[in-house]
Amino acid sequence: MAPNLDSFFQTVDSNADAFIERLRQAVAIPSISADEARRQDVVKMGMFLKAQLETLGAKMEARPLGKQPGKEHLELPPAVIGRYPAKKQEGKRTILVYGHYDVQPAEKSDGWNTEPFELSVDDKGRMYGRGSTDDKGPVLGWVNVIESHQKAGVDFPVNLLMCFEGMEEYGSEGLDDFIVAECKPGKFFEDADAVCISDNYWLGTEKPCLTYGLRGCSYYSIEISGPGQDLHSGVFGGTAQEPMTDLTRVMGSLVDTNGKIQIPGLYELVAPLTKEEQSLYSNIAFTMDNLYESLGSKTGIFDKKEETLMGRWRYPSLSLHGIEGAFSQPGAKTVIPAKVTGKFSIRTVPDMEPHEVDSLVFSYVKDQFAKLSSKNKLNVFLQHSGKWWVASPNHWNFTAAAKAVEKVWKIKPDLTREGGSIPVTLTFEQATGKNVLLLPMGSSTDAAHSINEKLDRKNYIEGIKLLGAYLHYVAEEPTS
Ligand SMILES: C[C@H](N)C(=O)N[C@@H](Cc1c[nH]cn1)C(=O)O
Ligand SMILES: [Zn+2]
Ligand SMILES: [Zn+2]
Repeated sequence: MAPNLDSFFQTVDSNADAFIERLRQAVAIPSISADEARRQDVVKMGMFLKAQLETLGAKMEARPLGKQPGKEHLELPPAVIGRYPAKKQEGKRTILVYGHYDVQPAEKSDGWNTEPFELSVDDKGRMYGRGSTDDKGPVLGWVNVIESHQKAGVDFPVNLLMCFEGMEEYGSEGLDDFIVAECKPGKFFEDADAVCISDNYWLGTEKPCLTYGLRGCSYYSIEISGPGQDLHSGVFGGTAQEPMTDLTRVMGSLVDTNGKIQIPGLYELVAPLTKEEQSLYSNIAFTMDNLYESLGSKTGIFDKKEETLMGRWRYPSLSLHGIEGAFSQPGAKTVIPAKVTGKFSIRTVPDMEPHEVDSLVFSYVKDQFAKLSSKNKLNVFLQHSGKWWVASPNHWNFTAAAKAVEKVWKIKPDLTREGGSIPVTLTFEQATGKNVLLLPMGSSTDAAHSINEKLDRKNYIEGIKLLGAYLHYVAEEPTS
């Protein structure tokens, strides 16, 4: 029998302003995991989340994850874990939900139209702020689901286990071992029947998605150093070999304008495209205009949607992210940087094994540098890596989510893969042995990781209904 969701939905609508206020408070905490100086803010955000859930009666714990690898002076932010209702309801399914309370860096001077850590809502209901869609909106979605059930006087349909981390945007350091340990018999997550993660985006702006795959991410640094300190380019230009010159040449040799990775052997690690898989892409509701809208330009690599989707989901990509130590302020400083660190990452796909990717990357970078016959010094290393994940959507977890999408959005969802990475997804699947579903809240135009990140009010409020409805359908779905 279809669950009666009317009073839950009405309560979500009547509390919408309070839920936006909760998001405003969360966005105001600059919980940037990549920035050591913001570590206290990351912890503050974790404590904010814990307190909100405790107020609603959830049993919460902040579990320490130890020191940050390679930065032993820094404590990792805690895993904020919990259970709702506090006492297990026997005979009901248990769903483990995951999200992250850290965010990407953001500065107004990057080009934001508004202050990144002040939620700013425009007349079209677009709620701008760092973390609004990635991932504070979806994480607070679960909090709002609990509160709406209480206010509506509706029984909570499942046992909810929660795992929220503060290092996802920095490769989920420390979390894998924790998850594995907590999924063992007698531990916190032992009785999970399925897992749900809301931390990705629709492909367009109209049609919701259920997601069954992610690319992995291997993130590298190339450090090139020479002079003992930064130099005057008028005095020393033409007399010293310059690290920046070497670095840009090495970085420029990694990938071409059409995204083709230049590292020999890399594409040989990629699983071949089957006829069956190839036939899936044309049915996905996605147009080149969707891409251009999200890009804010028409500078796509491919002209066809199928190739574009494959380029995002099933082939690897290599992106150059930045150069530490280089002059990047406005103006015209005549400096020769003494040491520069170039950063790039490779999004990996089935069947690429991260350690094989690492060795191809290291030997290619060393070869390219050797070709320069430079007297400067090179160091190339991996910062962090997370593996790709592809699962089966033929499971009651996905069927329940599809029903919830139809109930809330009045349309059947597309089954999609995601170009981004959530490193612990595979860990959850392996450690629980259960099905993992990605249930996105935000849309393709949300600009996660970019300037002017936003979440539409409609996606937030209907997304809260979606997460709640999913739990009700999960409670009723027969085992598949
Ligand atoms: C998809 C998810 N919301 C996300 O943004 N994940 C990050 C995680 C990451 C950071 N470094 C490596 N992985 C991403 O895909 O960049
Ligand atoms: Zn995220
Ligand atoms: Zn992110």
